[in-house]
Amino acid sequence: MEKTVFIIGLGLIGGSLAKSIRETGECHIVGFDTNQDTLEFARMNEIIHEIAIDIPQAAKRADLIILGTPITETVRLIKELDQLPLNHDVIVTDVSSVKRPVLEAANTISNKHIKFIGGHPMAGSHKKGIKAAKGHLFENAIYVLTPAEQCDDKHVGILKNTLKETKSNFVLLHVTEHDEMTGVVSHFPHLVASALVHQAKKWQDTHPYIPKLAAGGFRDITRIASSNPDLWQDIFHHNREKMIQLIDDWITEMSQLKLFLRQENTFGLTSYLQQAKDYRDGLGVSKKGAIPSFYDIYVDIRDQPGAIAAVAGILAENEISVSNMQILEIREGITGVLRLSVPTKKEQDSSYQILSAKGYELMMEK
Ligand SMILES: NC(=O)c1ccc[n+]([C@@H]2O[C@H](COP(=O)([O-])OP(=O)(O)OC[C@H]3O[C@@H](n4cnc5c(N)ncnc54)[C@H](O)[C@@H]3O)[C@@H](O)[C@H]2O)c1
Ligand SMILES: O=C(O)C(=O)C[C@]1(C(=O)O)C=C[C@@H](O)C=C1
Repeated sequence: MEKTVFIIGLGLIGGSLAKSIRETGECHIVGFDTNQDTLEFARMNEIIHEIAIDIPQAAKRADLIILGTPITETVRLIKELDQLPLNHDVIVTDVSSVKRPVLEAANTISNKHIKFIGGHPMAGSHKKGIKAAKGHLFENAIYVLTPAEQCDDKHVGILKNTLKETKSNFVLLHVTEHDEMTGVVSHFPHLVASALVHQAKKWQDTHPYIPKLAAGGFRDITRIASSNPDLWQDIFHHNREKMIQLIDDWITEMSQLKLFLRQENTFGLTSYLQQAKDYRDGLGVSKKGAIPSFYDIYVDIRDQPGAIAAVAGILAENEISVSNMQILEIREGITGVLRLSVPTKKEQDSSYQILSAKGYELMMEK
């Protein structure tokens, strides 16, 4: 029987979930967002079947409610849903990047019809809003689930089944464990990226040429500084104790590096860099977790008119859609590297084969 899924907050994540759930063909999707343009876009583009009249009316009909909202709003909405006179069981889940405040609210739910399972798909983008939503965004990504006290395995099974088209790898985690780990590999790196951008901006006062020298490395490490400031302020706020602890750790790390340089300890510094390289190289980049968000392929090209268009043309002829394209360290007359990001492993493999057959020199992380 067709299930009714009610999604509140149809931005990048809520919209992407709506797209992938719709692909199952087993659900009727009702949407609600405080932004009217988002709702119209979702309906016009067949991302949802129906716009909710209001939250209470749609919640009463739903089998599953997904909160795709910022964390502070998610906590407020859990309390609002708790007050509704529901007459059948409904699974409620969220997508928040920090789980403690959400599960604290969920564990106080008194409405016996609500079964809350915290959710966090570990993939995303620096973009926001429904126009950036993609049905395949969570393919092969880790999708963390943190069930509240009122849930059992049966509810978790139903949720996983409804989200099966995401093609994610579901893992159950304890809330504290989740917030500590995402603090380290997701939230803190966003703080560092913003700090690096601030540092460059300050140096630009005395060195106006700085933006022109900001090549592949700086752009790679600071991409996430282009994320939505309101959303990330909310994430940092809800995981602030961990952030403060990680800033202290970072100061210690930087002091160690400063010491290596001051003491001209080349052995110490090389060994530090080697250990970082070994760990980074071993992160299993073919698995889509936080790293990378897409499947990358690096193509050597000459800096000459039409070089990029030629590569893009070959892939387009073979119906391979390129999600992103970036030129790394290209300079006049010198071989440059074009980084192409494709959405799936299959497209990464095909791109590699097709371009090698055309004589391109390529590199791809397996
Ligand atoms: N951006 C990422 O990479 C990422 C990845 C995983 C999880 N998350 C989490 O997903 C959630 C949403 O992030 P996003 O990137 O989709 O943001 P977004 O800005 O793209 O989307 C949020 C949507 O919620 C709507 N909204 C806000 N308050 C609302 C309310 N009270 N009622 C109804 N709609 C409301 C907004 O209008 C917007 O459409 C956050 O909790 C975030 O922590 C983000
Ligand atoms: O790829 C990005 O731009 C992201 O920031 C995605 C990212 C991350 O990897 O840190 C950001 C927040 C999430 O909660 C999950 C994923």
